[in-house]
Amino acid sequence: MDYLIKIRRDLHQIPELGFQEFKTQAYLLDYIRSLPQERLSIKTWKTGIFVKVHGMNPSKIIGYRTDMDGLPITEETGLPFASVHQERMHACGHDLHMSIALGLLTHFSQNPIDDDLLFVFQPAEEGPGGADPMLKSEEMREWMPDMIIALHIAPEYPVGTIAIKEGLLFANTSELFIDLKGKGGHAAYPHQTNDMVIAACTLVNQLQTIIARNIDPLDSAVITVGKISGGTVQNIIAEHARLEGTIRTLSEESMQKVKHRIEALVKGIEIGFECEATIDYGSMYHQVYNNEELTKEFMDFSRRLADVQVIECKEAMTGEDFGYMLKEIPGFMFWLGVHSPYGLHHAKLNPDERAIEVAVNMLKKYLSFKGNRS
Ligand SMILES: CC(=O)N[C@@H](CCC[C@H](N)C(=O)O)C(=O)O
Repeated sequence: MDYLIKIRRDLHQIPELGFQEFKTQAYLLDYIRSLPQERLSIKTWKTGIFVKVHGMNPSKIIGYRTDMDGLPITEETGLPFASVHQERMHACGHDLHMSIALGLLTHFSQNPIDDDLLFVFQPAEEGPGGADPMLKSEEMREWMPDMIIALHIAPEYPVGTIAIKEGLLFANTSELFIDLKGKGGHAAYPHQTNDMVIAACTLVNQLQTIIARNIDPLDSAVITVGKISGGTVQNIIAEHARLEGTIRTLSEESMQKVKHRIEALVKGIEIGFECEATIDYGSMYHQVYNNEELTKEFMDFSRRLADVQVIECKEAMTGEDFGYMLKEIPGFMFWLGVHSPYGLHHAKLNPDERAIEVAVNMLKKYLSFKGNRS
C-alpha cells in the first residue's frame, strides 16, 4: 500500500478550502484516469467528483463518500511532506479519507463486484457544506445510491480499531457570527464611547450561561467562540467587534432553544451597551444518524475480521455534512483509529498512516460482502 501513502502525502501538501479544491480535484482526476477505464464512468460537480464502478450484475448502487477540503491552519508538524500552502492544512484527515477512497476505487476498478459502486469525492465539508448541494445535484440524482457509507479518522483510538454506534453519531451544528457596532473613540475618554471590545467580552461569557443554565444537564450542547476580532490599535476604543463560533446540539429542538437564548442575550447587549448587533448563523449541518440495521450488520461483520477491533462509542459533538446524505440514504459513518497525540483541527495532528491499509482491507471485504450475491 506504499502507493496510497504517497498519494496521501501528495494530497497533504496541497490542502485547499471548501469549493477551492482545484488542485486536489485535478490530482484525483489524474489518478482516477490512470486506472483501467472499462468499468468506470466519471462526472465532476463543482470541485467534487463522482466515479461509478459498473458492477457485473447490478441490482443496487452502493455509495462511498470522502471529503476533500482542508482547514485555514498553519501546519506545525515539521513533516517533510507538510503543507506547501500558506495557512492551509489537512488537519481533519481528509487527505487520508481521499487516499482510502482511491485505494478502494483502485481495487474495485480491477475486481468489480455484482453491484455498482459510487465513489463520491465531496468538497467543502469544513464549510460551507458540499454534501447537501451535491446530494441535490442532477449528477448525483442520476446515480442515487441505495446505501452509502463514510469514515472519519479518530486520533484518540489506536490503529486497528474502528468506533461506531447505531443511531446518533455526530451533533447538529450551526455556525455563529455576531457583529457588534458601537461608538469608538480616544482610549482616555471611555465615557464618550460604547466600547465593543468590552461588549464582545461580556457576550462571550454570557453565551456560556446558555449551556450552564438553559440546557438540561442531561442533554448536551456546546457553544464555542473560536475567533474574536475588533478594534484598530491599542489606544483607540473599538467601534466594531466580531465573534465567530459554532453551536453543537444533540437535537434540533435544543438547537432552536440555544439560538433563541443567543438572540435574547444579544438584544441585552444592544440595550446595555447602546450598540447595534447582527447575528448570522452561516451554514448548518444535519446530525449524523446511523441507520440501525446497516450499522449493526457492519459491526457484526467487522467483529469477525481478525485485524480489526470494534469499539462501541458514544456520540460526539463533532459535525459532518455527511449527515445530509444519511438523512436521505440509509447508511452509516464510523471512526477510524489513527492514533495521534494531537487531535482533529490541531496544527500538529499527525495521523498514523498504517490506518490507511487497515481501512482499505476491511472495506474491500465489507463492500464485496454487501455487493456480491454469491
Ligand atoms: C469532523 C469535523 O471536525 N467537522 C467539522 C464541521 C464544521 C461545521 C461548521 N463549519 C461549523 O463549524 O459549525 C467540525 O467542526 O465538527
